[in-house]
Amino acid sequence: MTIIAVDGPSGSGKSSVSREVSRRLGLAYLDTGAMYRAVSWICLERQADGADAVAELARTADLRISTDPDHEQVVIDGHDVTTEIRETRISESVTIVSTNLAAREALIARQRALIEAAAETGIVAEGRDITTVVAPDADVRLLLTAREEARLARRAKELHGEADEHNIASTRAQIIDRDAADSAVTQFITASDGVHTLDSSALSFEETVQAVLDLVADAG
Ligand SMILES: Nc1ncnc2c1ncn2[C@@H]1O[C@H](COP(=O)(O)OP(=O)(O)OP(=O)(O)O)[C@@H](O)[C@H]1O
Ligand SMILES: Nc1ccn([C@H]2C[C@H](O)[C@@H](COP(=O)(O)O)O2)c(=O)n1
Repeated sequence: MTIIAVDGPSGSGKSSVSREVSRRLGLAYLDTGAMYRAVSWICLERQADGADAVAELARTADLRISTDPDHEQVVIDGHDVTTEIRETRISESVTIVSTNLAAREALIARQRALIEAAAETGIVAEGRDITTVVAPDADVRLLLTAREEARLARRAKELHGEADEHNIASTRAQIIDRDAADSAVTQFITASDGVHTLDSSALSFEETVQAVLDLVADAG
């Protein structure tokens, strides 16, 4: 089976590039960040109080995520949260899950099971710890990076339509502060041994997708 593991900081292009690569190669696609976001959603919904309550929900919630790159869907305990998990309130609260080690353990086990379930088609899985913890034996392991100003400008443009000074400033918490919190529990700023680094700062989206496809072809 083909497993392509992609990590990187927020706004580096992991999700959009990985989704497109999986489409072009006919592979499944797993957005592990969406799983952290869904658990964050249910924690807010249930007003989970404290680290144990958060970990318990990560272990027990009925979490379903589509691995079809053309059908984005995340359902938790019967609620379709596909759109809601992208809201700012979730981006700003998701570190209650991502920095909780017991919650991480539960989600990592679920992610490994999803990757295993896609054995026949192969899969592109992306997040913060896929190359190092979730699938360290993946066929291709990639750290997708981009300079801070490029990542801020991309996310500001995506959220507000324009990357002016004001929009970039209001996006900062979602990108820089969240990465700082997540860096305490996962290593996604520098590549581990055997992991390729691709800096997309000066590349267009299409050029980045092509660079990943070239890397996969070289590995095959
Ligand atoms: N090489 C690129 N050049 C320009 N824009 C890009 C490039 N790669 C991705 N983008 C755009 O940047 C934005 C952020 O990309 P994406 O959501 O894929 O990042 P991410 O790393 O998954 O972020 P997060 O971890 O916060 O979810 C999107 O609007 C995407 O279309
Ligand atoms: N494998 C992963 C995936 C995601 N996270 C964290 C990082 C973010 O704070 C949050 C949401 O991720 P995003 O949708 O922005 O990629 O989940 C992680 O710790 N490990």
